[in-house]
Formats: sequence, structure tokens, C-alpha cells
Amino acid sequence: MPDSNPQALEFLLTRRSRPAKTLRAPVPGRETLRTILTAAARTPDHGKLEPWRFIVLEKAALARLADLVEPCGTRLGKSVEDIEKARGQYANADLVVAVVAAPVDSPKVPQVEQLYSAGAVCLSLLNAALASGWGANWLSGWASHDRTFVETGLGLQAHETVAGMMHIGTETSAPPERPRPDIDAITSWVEN
Ligand SMILES: Cc1cc2nc3c(=O)[nH]c(=O)nc-3n(C[C@H](O)[C@H](O)[C@H](O)COP(=O)(O)O)c2cc1C
Repeated sequence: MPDSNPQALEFLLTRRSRPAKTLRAPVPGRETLRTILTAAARTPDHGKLEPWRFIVLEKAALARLADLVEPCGTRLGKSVEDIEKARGQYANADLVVAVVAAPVDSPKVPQVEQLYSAGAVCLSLLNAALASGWGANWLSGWASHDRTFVETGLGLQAHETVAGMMHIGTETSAPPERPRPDIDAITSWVEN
């Protein structure tokens, strides 16, 4: 039998995000967050291209981004409700890590694989935060896909995109379990 890590497996079988709107201060300090980012960056990455990077958004930066939501939403024709919801995502947050997909030119590794790796970084970051006892939530929202918002607000370059806005904080309530996939319905066993 291979060596097992029952605690790690139990974590993976029961892990659950905590909705961003239920997260509060305190948030992890920089050293603690560094460990979470280190775990997140320990992610499969074809060709060792490191086609991703982190932007840690602290309270004042989040307030600045919240202010940027309204002009972007107005330009895009968003409703007052959509703008307020998106503004609140930043105004009410205490700590967000933007995981930036930053694909590089490679003759060997297709860009889509580099994007998959960025998504894997997001899940690793989420799981590392949860395993450290923090509440965490992987969000996006329309603003995170708006070029003006990400280039003006986050300084992204033209080839970069936001893979995830990872909210981290102290959880105030554990959400109920949500329905999980029926493994038999999504799995084919190919014997020959
Ligand atoms: C790429 C991506 C973007 C997401 N963006 C949002 C979002 O903007 N708003 C939202 O309510 N949930 C969003 N979600 C879903 C949340 O992360 C949700 O809490 C998650 O599905 C719960 O998963 P878990 O219970 O397995 O941890 C997103 C998920 C992914 C993978």
C-alpha cells in the first residue's frame, strides 16, 4: 500500500469556501500570507514558465478599486444594482489576492495550458488559506474582466488577465454544504 496522508485527504473531501460577504478582519499578516502564496505557487506548471503572479490588495487599495468600479460600470451600461454589488466586493473586503494569468511566449506550451496552471494556482491558494484556518472565496465579477479596471486599477499589461480575486479573512459563519457532483454521472471507466 502507498503511504497515505489521511488528514490531507479528509481536508480535500470536506473543504468548502466561505462566502466573501461573511469574511471580516483580522486578515492574515504578510508573513502568514507569504506561506499561503508559497503553497499556491507550488503548482503544476508545464515548462516551468511561471505564467502567473500575485497582487496583494490591502484595505486602502481595495477602497481605491471600489471607487473605480462606478465609472467602469457606467461605461459598460451596467445597472445601478450591478455597480453597487461590484463596488461592495472591494469596499467591504479587507484582503484580496488577485491571481494574474501572465502567459509567456513558448514554442512548446500552449497558452491554454498556462491558463489552466493559473486556475490551479487559484485553487491551491484557496485551499492553503482554508487549511490555515482562514475563510476564503474565489470570486471574479465583471469588473475583474474589464480592461480599464484591471489596467488602471491593478497595472496589468495587455496580455495579462485576472484568473481570480481571492478574498481571505476571518470567517463569521460556516455555510451549509452545497450539492456536489455525482461522480458516477461524470466518470467513464475505460477498460479496453
Ligand atoms: C473562476 C471562478 C470565478 C468565480 N466567481 C464568482 C463570483 O464572481 N461570484 C460568486 O458568487 N461566485 C463565484 N465563484 C464561485 C465561488 O468560488 C463559490 O463560492 C464556489 O463555487 C464554492 O466552491 P466550494 O464550496 O467548493 O469551495 C467563482 C468560481 C470560479 C472557479
